[in-house]
Amino acid sequence: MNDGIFKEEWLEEVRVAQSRAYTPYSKFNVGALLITEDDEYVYGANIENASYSPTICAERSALVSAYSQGITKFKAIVITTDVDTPSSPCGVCRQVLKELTHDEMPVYMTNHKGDIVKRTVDELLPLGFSGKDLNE
Ligand SMILES: O=c1ccn([C@H]2C[C@H](O)[C@@H](CO)O2)c(=O)[nH]1
Ligand SMILES: [Zn+2]
Repeated sequence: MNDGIFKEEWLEEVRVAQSRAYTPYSKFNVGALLITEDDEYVYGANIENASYSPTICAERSALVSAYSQGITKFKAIVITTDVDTPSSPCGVCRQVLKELTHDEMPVYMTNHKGDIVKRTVDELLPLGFSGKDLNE
């Protein structure tokens, strides 16, 4: 990926995030790496629960972790799984990405072969609902 933004080392770091997944039920390990405006890394992994619905996705884990540390400005997010086709964030995570990042932020979806699919937050959630709609 040569878009002037993506850094190859992010592929290694997102695997560090993925290694922290807690997935006794699905065994589907997802890693998310948030890159802050200062080029710091915030790691997220999916954390499951025996009651299933409390499960939190990797993307939201990373965002909630960042905000909890007072970090709210991001350059990009990188996501990885173990399947061949780079998987994209679920609908809930897209909504949370819209709320907590910005529409033009790149989302890099990767796999273990090094394939990368890039979309912006807005491309993943076109015509998305946001706080702006509440004030109309
Ligand atoms: O965008 C997504 C979609 C799914 N998962 C997790 C939730 C669950 O633990 C497992 C299977 O859905 O993958 C994520 O982390 N991110
Ligand atoms: Zn999700």
